[in-house]
Amino acid sequence: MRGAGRVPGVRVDERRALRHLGRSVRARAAQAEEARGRLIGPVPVVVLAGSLGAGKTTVVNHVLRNSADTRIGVIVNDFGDIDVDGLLVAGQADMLVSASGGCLCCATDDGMVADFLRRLTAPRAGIDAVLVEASGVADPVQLVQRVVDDLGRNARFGGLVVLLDAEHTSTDDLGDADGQLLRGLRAADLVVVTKADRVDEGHLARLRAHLRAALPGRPVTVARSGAVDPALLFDLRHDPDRQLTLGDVRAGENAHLHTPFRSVSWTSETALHPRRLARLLDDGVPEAFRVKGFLTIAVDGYPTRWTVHRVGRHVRLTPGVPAGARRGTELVLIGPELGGSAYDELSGVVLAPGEVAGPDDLWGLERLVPPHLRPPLPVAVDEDPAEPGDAADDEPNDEQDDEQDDEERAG
Ligand SMILES: Nc1nc2c(ncn2[C@@H]2O[C@H](COP(=O)(O)OP(=O)(O)OP(=O)(O)O)[C@@H](O)[C@H]2O)c(=O)[nH]1
Repeated sequence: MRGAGRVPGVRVDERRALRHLGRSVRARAAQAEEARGRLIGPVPVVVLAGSLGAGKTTVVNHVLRNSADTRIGVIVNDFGDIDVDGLLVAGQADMLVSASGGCLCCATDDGMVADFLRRLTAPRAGIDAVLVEASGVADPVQLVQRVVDDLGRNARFGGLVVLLDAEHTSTDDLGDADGQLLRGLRAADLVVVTKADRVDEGHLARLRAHLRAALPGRPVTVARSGAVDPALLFDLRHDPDRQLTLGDVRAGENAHLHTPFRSVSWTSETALHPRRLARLLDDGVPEAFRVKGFLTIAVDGYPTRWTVHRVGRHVRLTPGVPAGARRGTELVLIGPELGGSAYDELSGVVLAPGEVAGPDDLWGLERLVPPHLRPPLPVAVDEDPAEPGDAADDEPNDEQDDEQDDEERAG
């Protein structure tokens, strides 16, 4: 059946030439792949961990934007049911896989991590490095164990980077030699002290001195607005004395950082009332250390879609949402003692049937937007002029002023 694959109209000598061409293209591709393997070796997989809101997504986005010639694959693990972090890095990564609704470090051996790594590090994907962004409640030691166990033949462990939130970490926190915080930091190949712009030089110097004493010789870098040099992540030096061994990793199997954390995911198709929303973001649900997601408000002449981040007391509201965010509002709240009452608080923010919010209702919300991103307020149509003195209710108190100052400093 020699003639079965004949292409009509193509002469025998031409067919031979085509076959030869096909063989040589395949051979050259195999050679290139082999050379690439020799030159680059297995793809480094860097794990990025840190407490809730420490700035992991901010660092990942910075690295993605500043690694022009490096193709980076990202595994994002968001603890809530809504994949907020995945959306925030989507479009920047060369390849993104995300797992939400649980923590990768406690994933039973269902092959999910192995599958993610296999896809990202397959030679045909052409990925140079993989970043694994842990959820904010992950135990870094356990996550590293999971990654190391599941690397596969195309990948190698590229180091553990642990972020330390300068703003929400005191020297006392670092003083507890047996505490979870130091245990995570001890496992780190690189410690990044984040949010340096939010603390004074004295606090930063004290934190660094404590880190030096607790982790002698450990590389520590300071980042403002997530500005970590990508070369630090992909070219980490591994001192054999400090490299995490499987023994270190297994020592922590029973302790888990995030057991006491809970997350609440909430969605609403109905727009939110801006004044009640501002109150909720300011001090509602105080047990939610971390709040993030995408919001919809409805005031004529004002942007409707917003992205929100709250870490501790700091709220940052920015206009717009990433492509792919669903309509309406989706929020994730994370905190140690979150209970069902959070849903009641959240439901109270939704516009009631027939209720309309106007420009005056934006007052409290506007404060939460960094000044350079504030859209102009729509002009109020004053149908029913208020009595003199009514405006006093809207005056910000001193604490609100302080928070506004903080936001302005954060830029
Ligand atoms: N001022 C300042 N803000 C920062 C810095 N890094 C992060 N942020 C802000 O802190 C908030 C949380 O940052 P993320 O990068 O989402 O933190 P995360 O660690 O990924 O958060 P989780 O995934 O919830 O644990 C956002 O509002 C960031 O803009 C920083 O260096 N300086």
